[in-house]
Amino acid sequence: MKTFAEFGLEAKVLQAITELGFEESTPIQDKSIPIALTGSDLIGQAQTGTGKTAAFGIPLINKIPVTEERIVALIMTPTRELAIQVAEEIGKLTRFKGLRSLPIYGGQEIGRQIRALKKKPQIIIGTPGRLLDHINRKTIRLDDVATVVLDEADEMLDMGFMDDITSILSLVPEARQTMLFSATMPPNIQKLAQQFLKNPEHVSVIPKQVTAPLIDQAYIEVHERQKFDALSRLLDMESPELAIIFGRTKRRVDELSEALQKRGYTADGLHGDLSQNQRDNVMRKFRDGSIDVLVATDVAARGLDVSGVTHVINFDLPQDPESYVHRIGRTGRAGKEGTAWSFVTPREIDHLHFIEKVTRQKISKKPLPSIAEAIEGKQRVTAERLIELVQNETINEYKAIAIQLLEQYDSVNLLASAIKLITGEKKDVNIELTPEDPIRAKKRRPDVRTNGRRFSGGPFGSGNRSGGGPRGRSDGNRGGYNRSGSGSSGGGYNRDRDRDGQGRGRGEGRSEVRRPRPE
Ligand SMILES: Nc1ncnc2c1ncn2[C@@H]1O[C@H](COP(=O)(O)OP(=O)(O)OP(=O)(O)O)[C@@H](O)[C@H]1O
Ligand SMILES: [Mg+2]
Repeated sequence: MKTFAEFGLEAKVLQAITELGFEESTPIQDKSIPIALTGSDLIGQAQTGTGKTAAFGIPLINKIPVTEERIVALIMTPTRELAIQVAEEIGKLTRFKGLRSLPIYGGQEIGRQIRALKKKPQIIIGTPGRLLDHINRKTIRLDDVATVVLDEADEMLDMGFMDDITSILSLVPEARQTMLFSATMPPNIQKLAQQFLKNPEHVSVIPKQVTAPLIDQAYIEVHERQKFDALSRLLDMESPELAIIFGRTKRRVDELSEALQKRGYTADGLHGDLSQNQRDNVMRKFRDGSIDVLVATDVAARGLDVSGVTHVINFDLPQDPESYVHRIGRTGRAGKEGTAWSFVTPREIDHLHFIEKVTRQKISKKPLPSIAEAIEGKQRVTAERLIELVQNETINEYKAIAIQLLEQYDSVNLLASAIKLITGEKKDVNIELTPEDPIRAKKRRPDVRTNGRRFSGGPFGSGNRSGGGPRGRSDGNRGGYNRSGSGSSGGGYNRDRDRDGQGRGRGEGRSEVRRPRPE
């Protein structure tokens, strides 16, 4: 790995990188930054949590003159939370250089954004719908944009943002640098690349598996009706620092977060039907640790970087392998380890195998945690908390009563009772969740691989600079499995993403966006 000083960056950009605590560049940064600095178009693929944001952010910031007063860089993200997060990271990277960057996303009062735009930001980070809204109001002009980044490019395409992106990019001068980034690059990304990029360089640092290497992956076979008890046992047994639990639908997320709260966990839910205020609050609470379980739809699957997330649990399996890769990638980031669990109902086993096949990753089967394991887990946490207190806190004011109690009672009994008290009995509330239909792995067509060899290598096809691994026939097939849901009771499969467009026949996030069928 290189040090950042070797890229020949401006001193103020280097200073910001140092301030962020980055000592060496990650592999994707290593390969992308020099290419991006030349101004060439770029397609960058690297595992989740490996620093793609800085890989495009650093060169983008480096090339903008501080005296610039026009919007010269545009970064698009599929969700609002991601726009906010990327804007924060860009903000940190421009701290010393003093550029102005601004997130533009739906759900936030437009007047406030218009006022912020008057401060002449050079860098806009936005979701497509709200960007178009500003373009139509003429509060954003793209005539001077010289750099465009599509973060989570494949997701933007899958969400049906192609039309929006086409409209937006038609307003950006041709002589621009365009970069696409994602951990997954399904073959259909070519469509996007052909249309919007000029002789792009492909940078891929996906080794054998597309899933991030430090994530321990396991699944538990469980019936739909057992899922909630399995979840509480798992949470007790594992005692995550922070956990994200993915549910299939908005209803599921609502029911699940409420159920967890009733059982005494500090949990809250995130999905596209909440107001942006509510969404911001939930994210803030999760980031500052005032809740330790975030229950979410796929709206939280892409890009979110919250330090301390030790566990991801797929309460419901995701519909497609990409989603699996991104969901579990919310843990095991920036060199840290993480654990991903998936609940699989008996009828979904085939679908799990499909995910394994496409991700080229074996997911090991583990038994349902027993009640004893759950209790043991909770007691372990209590003991750890006690030890921490003994070692680090002032407890003098409790000592008198401790001495008094010890004179009267046996020390082991006394401590055991204290542990029981702190551990707390699980609130035995009866929980009934509305069942979801299983995800069906439909028969796959033999091979629908596109002929774009540059992207071959399966749905996660690497550009193959350093990619590799076996290329099974079915690996090339994204088209044959069920992606538009099985019409389950209550909404079916719900691609919960942000489609913020206004006045274009779209509800503000209410719509149950269904993934277009690839056929
Ligand atoms: N060179 C570096 N050294 C140390 N930490 C880094 C470095 N580059 C990035 N990071 C940190 O790693 C974390 C993950 O980075 P980032 O969110 O950019 O990953 P990503 O590749 O975009 O992941 P995803 O595919 O999930 O979007 C962030 O917290 C970021 O600050
Ligand atoms: Mg990212």
